[in-house]
Amino acid sequence: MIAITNIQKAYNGRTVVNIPELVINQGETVGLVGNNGAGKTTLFRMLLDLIRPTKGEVFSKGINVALHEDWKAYTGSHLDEGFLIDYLTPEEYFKFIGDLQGLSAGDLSERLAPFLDLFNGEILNQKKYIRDFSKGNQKKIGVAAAALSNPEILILDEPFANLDPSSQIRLKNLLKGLRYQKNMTLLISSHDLSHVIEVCERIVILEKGEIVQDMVTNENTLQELEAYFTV
Ligand SMILES: Nc1ncnc2c1ncn2[C@@H]1O[C@H](COP(=O)(O)OP(=O)(O)OP(=O)(O)O)[C@@H](O)[C@H]1O
Repeated sequence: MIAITNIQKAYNGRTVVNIPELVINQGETVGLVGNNGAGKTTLFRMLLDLIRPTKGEVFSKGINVALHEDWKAYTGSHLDEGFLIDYLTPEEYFKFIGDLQGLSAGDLSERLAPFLDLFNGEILNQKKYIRDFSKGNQKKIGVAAAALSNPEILILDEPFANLDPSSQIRLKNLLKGLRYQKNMTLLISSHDLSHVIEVCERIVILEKGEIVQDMVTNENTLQELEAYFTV
């Protein structure tokens, strides 16, 4: 589904991402973990052609993401609040995204229904612009918008950050639903080791821009990760 070959990103001569090869297969759920500055967001930005690699290429279903646009139709993403249109209300924003995808009002309500628990009565009908929502609620709006089109691949940067514990659990269950019911390919970064291993069947550890471990999740993974990150 996604293949990275010899990708490198450098800023001012300092290499911040250096990945010789990474292949993510269709339907796989991959958790990207790593300390602050490890290069997770930079990698996601390159996957989404928001920044260009200094060297190397990213392919989505064999399409070079820097040369074509087709992959955008089946790729959903939310990296940060910059993805939102903050002078719209959430309803206006969801309608805008729905219109782009050719969704009717009925389709839109149906697609939003699984998110209502996560929204916790604080997102819809608030008569408030997105910019006036809390960081956590902005995150919920962004994640829902990214998933609205039922994309084949969903890329989320730290989806659990800024969410209260109940919301984290609801989001975790929602992402598991996308994995099992829709067979969505999921790529999420997280500092929350226990949530990420519950959602993802594969964990990739990034350290100083390099993949240092790529493991299949099992009952020992949390312990292994905790041991890895204990310094
Ligand atoms: N535009 C930029 N100019 C210079 N350096 C940058 C730029 N963007 C990212 N970097 C650097 O690249 C490195 C990787 O940053 P990145 O944001 O990808 O890490 P991360 O793993 O997402 O970190 P975090 O967990 O803190 O969000 C950091 O050292 C960062 O300072």
